[in-house]
Amino acid sequence: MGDVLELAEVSVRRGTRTILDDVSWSVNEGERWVVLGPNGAGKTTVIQLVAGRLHPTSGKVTIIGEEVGRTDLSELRPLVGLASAALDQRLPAGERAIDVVVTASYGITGRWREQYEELDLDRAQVLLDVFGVGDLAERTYGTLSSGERKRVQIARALMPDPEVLLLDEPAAGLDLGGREELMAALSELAGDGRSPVMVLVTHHVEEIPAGFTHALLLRDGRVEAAGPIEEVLTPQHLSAAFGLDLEVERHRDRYSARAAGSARS
Ligand SMILES: Nc1ncnc2c1ncn2[C@@H]1O[C@H](COP(=O)(O)OP(=O)(O)OP(=O)(O)O)[C@@H](O)[C@H]1O
Repeated sequence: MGDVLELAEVSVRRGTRTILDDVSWSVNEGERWVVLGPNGAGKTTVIQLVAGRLHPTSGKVTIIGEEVGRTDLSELRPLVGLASAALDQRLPAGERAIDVVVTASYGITGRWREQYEELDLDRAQVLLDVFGVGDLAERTYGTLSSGERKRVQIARALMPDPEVLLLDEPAAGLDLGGREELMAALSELAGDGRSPVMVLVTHHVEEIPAGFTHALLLRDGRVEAAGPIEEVLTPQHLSAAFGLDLEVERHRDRYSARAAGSARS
């Protein structure tokens, strides 16, 4: 199975700051990755690179076999679905949820005068249904709760049938019920062999859906650990990445972490 995404010795610098420092990482077909690390570790920067939204200062980024800088990114971008806070801000508040999803087929964020095929509208509705927001299809995006918006965004990211699905902090700001419903939907997606390669960014091990197979742990723009999830999400690696002594528990396919000794009285 070939690499779907690859960073080879990638660095990103802004002024005198090195945001990513010599990062090498590869993602293969069928894998579901979580990118984990503290604030400012470089997670969003990694996602922007593999979404084709950012060029590295040095090193090589390859997306579905095409090297960034040597290929037309506008052709590559529809193959990579992205849901992020930055996208949320670009989506028009007055647009219906169904239009937020269907416009992704055209790579745009606002519906204008295009005519959509019935097939596209049906697919958008099915995707909204899959994420439990089908009954909100006619509601305007601006009137949705943050949890509902997240789900509409994921439906949108899946609309063009991408080869890669990138989710930057999909559970941020959700209440416990909203988070768990989203985890269930993402677990189902992760377990479906027809789903695209998935990469999900989070700060919290509790926000990793069951079925995720690999983890990339970042600290200060460098790779702390990368590989099969059970080898990466150890107390040693997580303590080193987050800079405090952590205990980690795994229950079935879900994780939790807390400061070592904090549960004792
Ligand atoms: N254009 C820029 N100029 C200077 N510094 C930047 C720029 N963009 C990002 N950074 C810095 O790079 C670091 C990594 O940012 P990034 O957003 O990738 O981290 P992150 O791990 O996603 O953080 P968070 O968890 O807080 O969202 C941060 O310290 C950020 O302030």
